[in-house]
Amino acid sequence: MHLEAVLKSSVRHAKPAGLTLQYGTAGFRTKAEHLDHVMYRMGLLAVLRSKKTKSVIGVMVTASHNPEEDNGVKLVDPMGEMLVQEWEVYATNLANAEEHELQTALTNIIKEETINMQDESCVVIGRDTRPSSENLSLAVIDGVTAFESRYQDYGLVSTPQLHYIVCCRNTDGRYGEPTVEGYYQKLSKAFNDLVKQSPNSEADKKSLSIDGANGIGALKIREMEQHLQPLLSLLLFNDGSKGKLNHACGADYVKVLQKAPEGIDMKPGERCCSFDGDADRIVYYYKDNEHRFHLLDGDKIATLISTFIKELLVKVDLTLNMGVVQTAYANGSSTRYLEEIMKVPVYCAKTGVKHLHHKAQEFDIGVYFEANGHGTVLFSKRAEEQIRQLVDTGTSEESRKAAQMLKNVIDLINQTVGDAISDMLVIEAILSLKGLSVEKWDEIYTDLPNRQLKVKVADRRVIETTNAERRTIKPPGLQENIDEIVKKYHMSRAFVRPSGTEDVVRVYAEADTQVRHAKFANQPIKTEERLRIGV
Ligand SMILES: CC(=O)N[C@H]1[C@@H](OP(=O)(O)O)O[C@H](CO)[C@@H](O)[C@@H]1O
Ligand SMILES: [Mg+2]
Repeated sequence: MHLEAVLKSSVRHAKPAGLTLQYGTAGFRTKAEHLDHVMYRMGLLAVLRSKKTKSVIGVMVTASHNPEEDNGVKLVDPMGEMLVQEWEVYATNLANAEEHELQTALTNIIKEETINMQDESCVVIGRDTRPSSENLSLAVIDGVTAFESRYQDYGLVSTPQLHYIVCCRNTDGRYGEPTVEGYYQKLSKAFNDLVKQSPNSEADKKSLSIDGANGIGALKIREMEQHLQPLLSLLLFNDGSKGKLNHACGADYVKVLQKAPEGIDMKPGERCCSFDGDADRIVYYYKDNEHRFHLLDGDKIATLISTFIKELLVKVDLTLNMGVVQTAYANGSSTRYLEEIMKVPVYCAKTGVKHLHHKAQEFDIGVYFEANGHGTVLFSKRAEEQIRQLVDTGTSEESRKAAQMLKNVIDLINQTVGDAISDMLVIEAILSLKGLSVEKWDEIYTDLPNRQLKVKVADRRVIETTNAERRTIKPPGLQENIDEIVKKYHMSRAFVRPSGTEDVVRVYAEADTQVRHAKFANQPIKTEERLRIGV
């Protein structure tokens, strides 16, 4: 075992005594200056995970949509999924072990998981554009090399690109070439093949405006742009040349505040979209002729994609089961539309991509999106095989064509994780194939007015939830209060839950009209304030 070397270099990444952090929904996330020791130790953990799974493991340094001063780290499992939940506890223990406890913390994992330290290992590392990310990724590499493991530093990549690379590396290239260039090649080929089948490819020449959140997504769009011409023309704003990462821009800002980001030039009726800071989320929007802002969030995206896939499935005559997975934050109108009009089964999972991903794996075709724009489509092996076969053996020209489109969608979508670039291309292709303007897409259903707020409380852990976080079971009386308020408004819904990534409680409310809703949205907060006084 190489523990002496590990402990020796740990001195260079010493843990501030007493600091505790938790591996949450999106890995570790806090102010960048507190993360050096966490990075080093996640390098160590990634090596152990790699030995255990006999696969390449990914480490991504990013804090996504959070402020530039923050940073974070998450591990990527062999098929490009999030780190398996059982290992999150190891990550937390390892990050919180004081220097003198590090050896025991490591030995415990090695023993518990019966890891053979002689086994090979390999870790791939990526980082976003935050000023702190480069040094923090070097700390990860220090951890990896302390265990004498192989590694490859992919440098500046979007989170989904790193997930893609991990999956490619562990499937002998069957998922694609394990490089950023391979990613561009795979996606642009699928996109171009798909859009070429569009009867409308010449019709809508309007370009798409992208808010790159001054982050990695902007950089990657610049690199990819040439692969997409002439079929898609892009106008990039907030490209990082002057603005600050995620400041008054990006998908989270647009979704939460329901307004356009700063720094983008919007013309009435033109499609615009925003990425988040690590390019794994996307939301669309436009302004109408009266200059009113309209948001098309993850729910509208899930509806567009699942409707498109369902129509193709009818044409190929395949009986594959399809389900849509949402969270409690999904707008009630989207759920109703999918269930009642589209007749697609809808499931509600707990907040956090891993929960949605997991549920979506139960279907032949599982579409999952968080309302904030993180999502993708998963195709089971069976579904993929049947679709690929029908490209040649379909009984009619129409069914072969539909199978070809489905096959292109499979190649275009990043099945490992939500991906702003890949989702954007899927959406652009569907709009083009259907000859749908952004206004027409928006008209599919009308969102119930809604509001999301966060409240700081002394200890958010006093709130416990059930039923995919839609109801609280603790503290006593809270749910009854919420029910009492909700009952007074038509088509209303509200819930509170402790955030998994920030030290706040989130409050969500929706109701049928803006007026009623405005009155209504503040009431759960009052309830929450009472709770704060009580704790
Ligand atoms: C309401 C909301 O948008 N919550 C976000 C946020 O989780 P919280 O547990 O709500 O803090 O960050 C997660 C990680 O990025 C993301 O998956 C999730 O959707
Ligand atoms: Mg993100």
